[in-house]
Amino acid sequence: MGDDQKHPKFGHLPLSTSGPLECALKGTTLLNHPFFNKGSAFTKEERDVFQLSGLLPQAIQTLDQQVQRAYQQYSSQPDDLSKNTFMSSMKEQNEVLFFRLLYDHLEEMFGVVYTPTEGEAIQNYSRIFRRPEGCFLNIHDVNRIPHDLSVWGNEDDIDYIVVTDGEEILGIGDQGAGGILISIAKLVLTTLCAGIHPNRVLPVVLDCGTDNEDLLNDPLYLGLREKRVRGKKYDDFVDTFVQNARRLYPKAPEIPCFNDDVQGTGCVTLAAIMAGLHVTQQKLGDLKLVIFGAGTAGVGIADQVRDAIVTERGVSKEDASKQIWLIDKPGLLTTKTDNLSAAQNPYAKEWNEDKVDLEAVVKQVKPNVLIGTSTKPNSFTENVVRAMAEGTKRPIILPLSNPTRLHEAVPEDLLKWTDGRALVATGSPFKPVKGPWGKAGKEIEIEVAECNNSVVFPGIGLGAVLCRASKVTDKMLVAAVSGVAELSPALKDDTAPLLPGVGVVRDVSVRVARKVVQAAVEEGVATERWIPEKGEELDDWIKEQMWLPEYRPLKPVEVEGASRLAKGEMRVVGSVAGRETNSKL
Ligand SMILES: NC(=O)C1=CN([C@@H]2O[C@H](COP(=O)(O)OP(=O)(O)OC[C@H]3O[C@@H](n4cnc5c(N)ncnc54)[C@H](O)[C@@H]3O)[C@@H](O)[C@H]2O)C=CC1
Ligand SMILES: CC(=O)C(=O)O
Ligand SMILES: [Mg+2]
Repeated sequence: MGDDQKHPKFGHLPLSTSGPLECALKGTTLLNHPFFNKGSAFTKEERDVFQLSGLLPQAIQTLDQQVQRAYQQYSSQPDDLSKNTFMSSMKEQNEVLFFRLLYDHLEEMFGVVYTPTEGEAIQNYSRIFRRPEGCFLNIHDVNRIPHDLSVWGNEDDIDYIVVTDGEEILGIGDQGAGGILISIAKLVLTTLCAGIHPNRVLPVVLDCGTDNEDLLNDPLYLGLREKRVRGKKYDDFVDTFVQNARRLYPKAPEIPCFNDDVQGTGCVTLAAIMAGLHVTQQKLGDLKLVIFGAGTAGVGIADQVRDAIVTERGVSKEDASKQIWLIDKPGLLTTKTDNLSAAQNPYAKEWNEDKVDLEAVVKQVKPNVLIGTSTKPNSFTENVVRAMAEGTKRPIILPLSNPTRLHEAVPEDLLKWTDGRALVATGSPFKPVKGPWGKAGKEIEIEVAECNNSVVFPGIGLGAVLCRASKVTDKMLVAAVSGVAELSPALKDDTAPLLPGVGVVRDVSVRVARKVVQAAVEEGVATERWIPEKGEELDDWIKEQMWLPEYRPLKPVEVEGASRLAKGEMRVVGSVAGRETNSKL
């Protein structure tokens, strides 16, 4: 591990993911370190050298055998939250086993370690808490930020940070310090889907208090027990965090970051829309898009789609905005709506009536795409959906609000109300839906794509990290969209999902990363000098640097002179590249 390692094919590889790991730990300390621990898989030699005899049962097992046992234990948990807790403690014990278990049962476990179950874990954070994980920063202790960040590594040590202030988590609102779990979950997916090294990432929560009364009144609540601090003190806190993150990584001239709820969601949703329009044989010029819930995600999607229309049609942003209608609590956003935000303003329509609701908008506009980012469950009613299906042959309907219980509609209803004509993708995972929607009423199973920023953010992160991007540009994000869209199963089969599924997440991440790296090179923001030019070679270069959950041989080193990683003092090693900052996750 480390800089400038020689590689037989590429000569230079900034990140190495194989070969022996130096380790200065021994005995119980080693068994208790999740990064080095192999449990029953320590070899005979390692047991001798690292003073493990007497601390382990005699059998020496393979990672596969360990996965088998761990899966049995996982399966015996009574419910999803217990499974989620089981996985968290597995991660604290043995990281390789945790990721390998997850990797081998990806489809089954995705919803347990991410939305919807992670939402439940976040809401119960202070009750299910066992051990702290991640970096907790205190708004009243700004002067300590340099210290509190530096315990995670020196310059060159961190590739990727996910940070939240805990105020807007999924659709469950203010979760205070419990927000750390969404930073952790997004990083788990980044490692799982894109192979970013689990010891080169840093989950952070900026604790600014909470306005969640349930938490304030909970005697077990673990965060700052006070109302959220806002205004200048908040801005200074965020600023100090960013400045110190930057100071820790002096190689990065600017902070390469993206907002996952705005840009990540915009990218994946645009990719789903492009795939849907391919099925309906339409172009972006034909798009009439209604977005229900004009907050962070809704406007993020609108902007991404508008920019794509501008590029495809060669029209102005103003003209492109005419194809997008935003609805929020006051109804359709019009030029008469009070208190429009600067982000909503470009989409406000001239409209005669006041308070136009979703159904009325659908009837008048006849959209071909309807998106839900409202957190209002069941708001895509039978009337709304039937009205939409009257105006278009294959309505593209994306209820994206998470977790599952907040979805604007469920796939089964959407298919039922449209006689199987709807093209559906959802924010959280759903089981396939069976019905008489094949040719001549034949019963078929429709698989529903998960339209979640998790499809795209791992690959964006990987691309930005590997090419050492100095920033994440709009063109890099557009490139990421095309990377996802070209892998859509719906391009080949109009009954297949709009987006690639979790079974192929690593392929998707490689494709997205390739596109992101190429765009970064074109834009002159890639600072890594050793990037192969050709697509295939570039893919190999990317894959070679993706971490896989496999045990590496341990090489003993003396404590004296050992690196901090070898001494088990930190969880992060390597060299700097991309970082994600995000206040809403
Ligand atoms: N699938 C995905 O990848 C993503 C899904 N989301 C989901 O989208 C939802 C919204 O997230 P954010 O945009 O971050 O939250 P937000 O709070 O910024 O936006 C929600 C918007 O919906 C509006 N709204 C609430 N009730 C409404 C109603 N009855 N009628 C019309 N509008 C209403 C709110 O006024 C607000 O503007 C969440 O459930 C979140 O989980 C967010 C990001 C990514
Ligand atoms: C997926 C995500 O970021 C959200 O639901 O907020
Ligand atoms: Mg989010």
